[in-house]
Amino acid sequence: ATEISWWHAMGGALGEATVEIANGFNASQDVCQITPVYKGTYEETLTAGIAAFRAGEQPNIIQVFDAGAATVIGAKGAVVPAQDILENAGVDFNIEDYVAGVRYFYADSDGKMIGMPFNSSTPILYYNVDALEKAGVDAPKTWEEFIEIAPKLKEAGYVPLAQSHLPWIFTENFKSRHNLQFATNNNGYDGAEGTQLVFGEPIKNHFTAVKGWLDDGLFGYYGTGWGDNQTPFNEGKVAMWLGSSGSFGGIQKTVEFPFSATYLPYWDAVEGAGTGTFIGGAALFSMSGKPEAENNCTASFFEYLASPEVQYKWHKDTGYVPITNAAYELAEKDGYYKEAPAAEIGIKQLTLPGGDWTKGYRMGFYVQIRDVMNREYGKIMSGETSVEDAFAAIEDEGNKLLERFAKTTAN
Ligand SMILES: O=P(O)(O)OC[C@H](O)CO
Repeated sequence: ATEISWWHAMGGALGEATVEIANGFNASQDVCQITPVYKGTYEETLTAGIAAFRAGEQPNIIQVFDAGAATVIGAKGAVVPAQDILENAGVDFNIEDYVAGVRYFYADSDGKMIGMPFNSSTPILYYNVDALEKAGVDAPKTWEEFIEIAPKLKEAGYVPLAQSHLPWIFTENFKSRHNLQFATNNNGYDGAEGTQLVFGEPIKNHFTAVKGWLDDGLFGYYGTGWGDNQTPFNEGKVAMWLGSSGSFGGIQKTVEFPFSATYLPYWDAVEGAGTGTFIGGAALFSMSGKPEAENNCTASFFEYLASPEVQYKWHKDTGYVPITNAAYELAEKDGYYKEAPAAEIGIKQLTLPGGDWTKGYRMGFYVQIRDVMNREYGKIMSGETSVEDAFAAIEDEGNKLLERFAKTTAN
């Protein structure tokens, strides 16, 4: 059989579900054999992929997260568009088969699909049902409601809230949930040249509020690593946790209390707020420089993983949203959301009414911009810097990174 390799960043319960997909594909035919290789976090996998590409040792397929997508799409000659891979192999492809939020996130400016959507998520609010009952409160829809209930959760013995990743949830998705511009040039989609970050009062006010909650014991901040802030929720210390819909499966396997989920809160005071969130998670990119037989196997694998049955199982195992309309319909028909209504929150949030600024963002070197944010947000939390100075530093360093990226892609 023709052998292909797949570098991914799915650890723990997600890793097991990933290996199951690869095994399922290998068992479904005898022309191709795929080998999944776990390369660490999203950041580590991307770094390993870039280094391998430079050394001419790239895998056939690499999983790249939302934050790294622009860098990979903009790196000349590094990837072959998923749409070309599929069409060259004679696989039927219709972008309309993919759910609306997923369709264009990994596409180029002409609407061609470059990355194959795989694990699509969005940040949602998980809550410990026992904790909320003990405090006699409901999960908040808005941050104004959170301010009302948080002291009661604290009194009941819990840290009311934690979140998984400040750049992802309180920056990127803060922007989409409030339909606020995140970058010039149409959030970066109109080209790297001249793209600059846009921050305004609402996000600064939000960070001022969050720091106040932290100081009052109403918010927990346990670090910048992807899992750092989930552990205290899983352990029952934190009552509510903002995290990936793709964490659903892992939470289900781990926690000993009943849990549920609802939408990411927004500030009612911000005009036009309550819009849908960005698609998160990652896509699969087919790396260039591979023989046709291998590219055809990559196409077969993409076709396999997008099939309704495989998507539905993956959605059930993990909590990542179904990427095709057919898979979503299959989950509905099967009665899955009657059995587990919280499992539908992610996809429902993605399909909430949108606005000018809810499509996504496209910024090169954005992984490094997240590092700057994490550093500065950490300093806000520890009291080392003010909200105003932190955002000034993020704008200054972030915009320099964007300018550098624009130079690398200019002809
Ligand atoms: O944890 P995931 O896979 O849902 O990804 C979250 C973010 O979108 C990654 O940047």
